[in-house]
Amino acid sequence: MEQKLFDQCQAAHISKELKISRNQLTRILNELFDEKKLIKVKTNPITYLDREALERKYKKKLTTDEYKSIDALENELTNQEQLMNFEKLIGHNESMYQIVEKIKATVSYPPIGLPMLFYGPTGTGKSFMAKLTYEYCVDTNLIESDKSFVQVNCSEYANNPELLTANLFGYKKGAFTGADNDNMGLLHYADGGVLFLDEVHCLSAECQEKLFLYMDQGIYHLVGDNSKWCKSRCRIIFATTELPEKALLKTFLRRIPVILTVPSLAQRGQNEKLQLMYSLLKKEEKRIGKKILISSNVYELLLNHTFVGNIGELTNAIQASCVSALYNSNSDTLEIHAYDLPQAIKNNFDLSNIVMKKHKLVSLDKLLPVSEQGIILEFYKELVSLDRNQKFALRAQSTIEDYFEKLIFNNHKVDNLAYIINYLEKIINNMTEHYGFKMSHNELIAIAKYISEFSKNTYITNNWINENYDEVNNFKKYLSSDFHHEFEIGQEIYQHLKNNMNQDIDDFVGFIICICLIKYFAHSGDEMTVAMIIAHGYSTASSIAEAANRMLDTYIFDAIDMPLDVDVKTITRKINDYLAHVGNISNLYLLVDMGSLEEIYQGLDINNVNIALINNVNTKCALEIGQGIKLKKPVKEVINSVLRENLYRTHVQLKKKKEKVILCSCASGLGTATKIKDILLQSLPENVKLKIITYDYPDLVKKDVYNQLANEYEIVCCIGTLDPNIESMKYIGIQDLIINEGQNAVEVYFGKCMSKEQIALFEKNILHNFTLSNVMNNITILNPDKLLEHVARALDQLQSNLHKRFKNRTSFGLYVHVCCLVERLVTRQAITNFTDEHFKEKHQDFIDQVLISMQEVQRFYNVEIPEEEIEYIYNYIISD
Ligand SMILES: Nc1ncnc2c1ncn2[C@@H]1O[C@H](COP(=O)(O)OP(=O)(O)OP(=O)(O)O)[C@@H](O)[C@H]1O
Repeated sequence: MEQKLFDQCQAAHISKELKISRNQLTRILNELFDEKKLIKVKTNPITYLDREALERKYKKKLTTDEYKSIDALENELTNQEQLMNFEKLIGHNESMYQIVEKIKATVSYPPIGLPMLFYGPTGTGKSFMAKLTYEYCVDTNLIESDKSFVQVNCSEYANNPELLTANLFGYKKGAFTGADNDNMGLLHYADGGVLFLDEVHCLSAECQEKLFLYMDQGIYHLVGDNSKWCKSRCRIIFATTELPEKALLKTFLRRIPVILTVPSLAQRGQNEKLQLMYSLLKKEEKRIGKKILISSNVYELLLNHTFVGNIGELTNAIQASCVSALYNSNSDTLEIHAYDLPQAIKNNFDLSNIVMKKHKLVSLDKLLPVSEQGIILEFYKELVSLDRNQKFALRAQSTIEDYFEKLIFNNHKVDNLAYIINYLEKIINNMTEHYGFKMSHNELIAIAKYISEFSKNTYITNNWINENYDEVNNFKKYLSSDFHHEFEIGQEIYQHLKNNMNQDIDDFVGFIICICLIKYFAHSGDEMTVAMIIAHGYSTASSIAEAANRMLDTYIFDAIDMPLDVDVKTITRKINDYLAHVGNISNLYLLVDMGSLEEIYQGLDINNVNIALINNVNTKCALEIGQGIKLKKPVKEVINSVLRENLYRTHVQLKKKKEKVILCSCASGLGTATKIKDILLQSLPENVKLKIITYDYPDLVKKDVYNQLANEYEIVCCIGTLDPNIESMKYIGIQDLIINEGQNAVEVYFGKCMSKEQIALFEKNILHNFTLSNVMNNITILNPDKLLEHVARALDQLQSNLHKRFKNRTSFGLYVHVCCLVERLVTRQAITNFTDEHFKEKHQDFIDQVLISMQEVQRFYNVEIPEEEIEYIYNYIISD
């Protein structure tokens, strides 16, 4: 749609054309609108369009009478999905994901968000993100839709800082030469909305100081009138290309709790660059109104050029190329050739080489990544609609092969392919060992390629999966019942990938791996045998199943691990759930560790199945049964052989190997414990087989819970922010790691499970990773420097109120604890139980002193510290 046409549909133009007054025209337009003959587009001024003409032209019924913008209307007419606020930011679900999450948290901070600063090189999208932040606030009702987004580029005032101050705060008539009228200033206009100060490093020190008061209290004076306070409250966003610590006053920077570093274009990876190229070219196509064809050489040159000016420069390069191509174009299409590119890009390449190279012209739809979406959806549709009969496996495999072939022949560079192959290879090799199958290297590469291509399309495929939920779910049920071993392995690989690869993948990854595996497993028609090991304990059943499967060199046993105190009914229910999910079976072997066999048998929800129940399972017995199943012996024969074998045994004892674990537990909540776990994981040397598990502090202090854990695992030590004081448990406080006092404990506790070299490396990593600022950076979304500063002041005051000096280690522990506490309060996750019910009566004076010391923290972060939390602080201090 052309802008010019729209201008003709606005009141000024129509009244001129029809030669009637504006008032009269407005009345007529409103009447036509009320009669639903016209629709309104809320452009400035408003555009009126003929509903029927539009509906006829686009063969589509309009869903509403008013549209926010021409784009919104056009999106509806052309069936395009309308993107909301941050969805417009390319990379919002990839490289920019964390940033977007932090922005959302920061602007939602009550009552009016926190000031934040975007720091990053030129052209990386800082201004764009500021605008999207405003849109997000409007869309989520954080601000009203009639409030403004006010943008100021401070560099424009670099030579006249006084003028910036005057424009920002407003001025009284006569305040300086040229102030001919009163001016309310931009802070006034931004009231209730968003103020965006770009290139804030150009703000004079004086102006920064003036802003302090406004940021703290929302009040300011107009220039030239110090007698009256003006009020305004807005969300403030700053942006700068300069290192904030160098470019801004320290006192100013301290008032900005959230600083977000925006990555350069080069740091975002090829996928996102492609998405940007595609979206920018699409925009030009729409603007020019001609279909764009792009030479493969241009595509390659753009993809390989390093844009120092980032997305801004890429945008300019694409626009300049389109202008140059338009100059040479005399048809309905616009062909962009290498010679249309800006000189700076051409200079970097040997153009003669490129001109000589064979090139083809491709339409934008052939460009990655969007063009892939169609193929991948077709592929998914084909898979789920295959007939589910005996030929299914063959057909599904050939569908997958076809698709893989397309991918292999597609020569687009994929930057993370090597990484994915490497990773996949590791997982698959591991599985091979466990389940006894070998996957060809080619197939592995194809799966890796599929996963890496896939990451560009998750948005579309996930949507499609949601829309076709029932169909996809039926497909999943079918795979899990008819190919349940392959399905389980596929799920295991999928979960590994999902948890460990920094990219979003969907359920089809698991399904496709399952189908690829079908050929590695024998299928004997309808004669399906299921063998399950069911045992009490966290991993008893799975360890026996794993050992037996490995020794038998194939997948025979499934496992159900049961908590120790579970009753027979629950076991039976679990087995029934599992069987319902597996589907048609002929033989069922249940190997259990204890419990009444009859009771389990009677509770089973199956018909016409040979069932064998074997009590007192152990690895040897599982092996014997597995051997029989592998040789397809009849059920009776298998059982007899076990019984026979067992006559010779007088004592069978299962050796249970406990897994070594580090326990992570924080008084400040499970979330913190998980974050500390992450830092620990980064610190552990590669080959150390130590699991890290997190546990809620209040649970852990319960004796039974600890005993149960100790029964299951060999607990090397517990690392946390508050000692649970369990006699037989070794404990290292995180504060000791930070102040480097825990090293001795590391040597003593970890000596048994690490070599000397590994301990040395672990200690080195700890020294590096457990700095106060790294720990804080990892565990809080708030600006850690600012938070620490507030907390340090509060703790100083607390010490002087209590007439006490905390030891260094207590101070550090408290820093971490109180910072976590503030974050928990901000995110509404405060502790709600006292450990000592009488704490309040006994320690009212302490409670008062803490509240007095924390006054500033409470005010600044707008939180209230509950007394239950004060008890935790008390516990810290008494152990000082
Ligand atoms: N992630 C993105 N997705 C889509 N378009 C983007 C993205 N990031 C930036 N852009 C576009 O790139 C151009 C440059 O972005 P913008 O002006 O916001 O960068 P900037 O960091 O503010 O630059 P400067 O520091 O030079 O002011 C804009 O046209 C913007 O719309």
